[in-house]
Amino acid sequence: MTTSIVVQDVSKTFRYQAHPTLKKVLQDRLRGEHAKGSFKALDGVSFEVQQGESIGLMGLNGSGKSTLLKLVSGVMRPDEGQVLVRGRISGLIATGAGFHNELSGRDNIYMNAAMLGMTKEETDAKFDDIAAFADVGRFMDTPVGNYSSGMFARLGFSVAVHVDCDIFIADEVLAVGDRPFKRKCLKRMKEIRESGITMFYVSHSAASVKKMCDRAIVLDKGTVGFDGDVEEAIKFLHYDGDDDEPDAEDEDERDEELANDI
Ligand SMILES: Nc1ncnc2c1ncn2[C@@H]1O[C@H](COP(=O)(O)OP(=O)(O)OP(=O)(O)O)[C@@H](O)[C@H]1O
Repeated sequence: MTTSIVVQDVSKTFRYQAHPTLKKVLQDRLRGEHAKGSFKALDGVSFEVQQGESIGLMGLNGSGKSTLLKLVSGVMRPDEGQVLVRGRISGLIATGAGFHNELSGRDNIYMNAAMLGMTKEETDAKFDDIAAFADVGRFMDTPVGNYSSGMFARLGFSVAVHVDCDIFIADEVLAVGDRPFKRKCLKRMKEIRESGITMFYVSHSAASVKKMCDRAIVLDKGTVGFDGDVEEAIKFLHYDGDDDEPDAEDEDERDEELANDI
């Protein structure tokens, strides 16, 4: 079996400036002080992924999932440790990342595709499929600055799923987009998974991770809290009392319905 991703003792620290109240800001300014601190978003994270595995990346808000995906995709570098990746990466890290508001949907497709390593000829050949999947209709030649957040997501996801890649990363796919689009995304991701591409799927939805993934990594305050069987990972997460949230349960039921549709 070929190893696809190696994450070795990786840590990432961010600096932040904390000014809790306007009064405190003014006091600090008068004293010539700036409240600065640092925050370890990832702390000694290690795991390996084999080619073709489909990993659900789970964890509470702020546990470090997006940061980890940024390191894996090369958008960011770790402060400590190393990330080794084999092959071409595609995916959607953040909705609308790398989009230029003043350019049309069409121009952004070409630019986004180029950023993901596609040549102009490849994009020409796939343009109609990309446009059909995004389904933004007559807005294709409108500047994307005038798009709704859902339309933004459709365009970005559509380019990402049409890139020939070895690793596919999907963050927040189900967070935006209407129900038919979510269904289409899940269906396409299932095809990607079945074609032997390594997949990293970030989701708060237990149902869709169960459907999509054969292994789950749960991040817990920047460390690997659990790595293994999806059902066990979901149980691990419920220790934190997620199932007390009626809204989360409703959402999970809706996602379960969606996941069962595909
Ligand atoms: N560029 C940055 N500068 C400062 N802090 C950051 C930066 N990026 C992330 N963080 C902090 O790192 C922590 C982890 O953030 P991250 O976005 O990785 O979490 P997450 O698990 O993806 O959360 P969510 O489920 O809410 O999307 C958070 O506390 C966040 O505020």
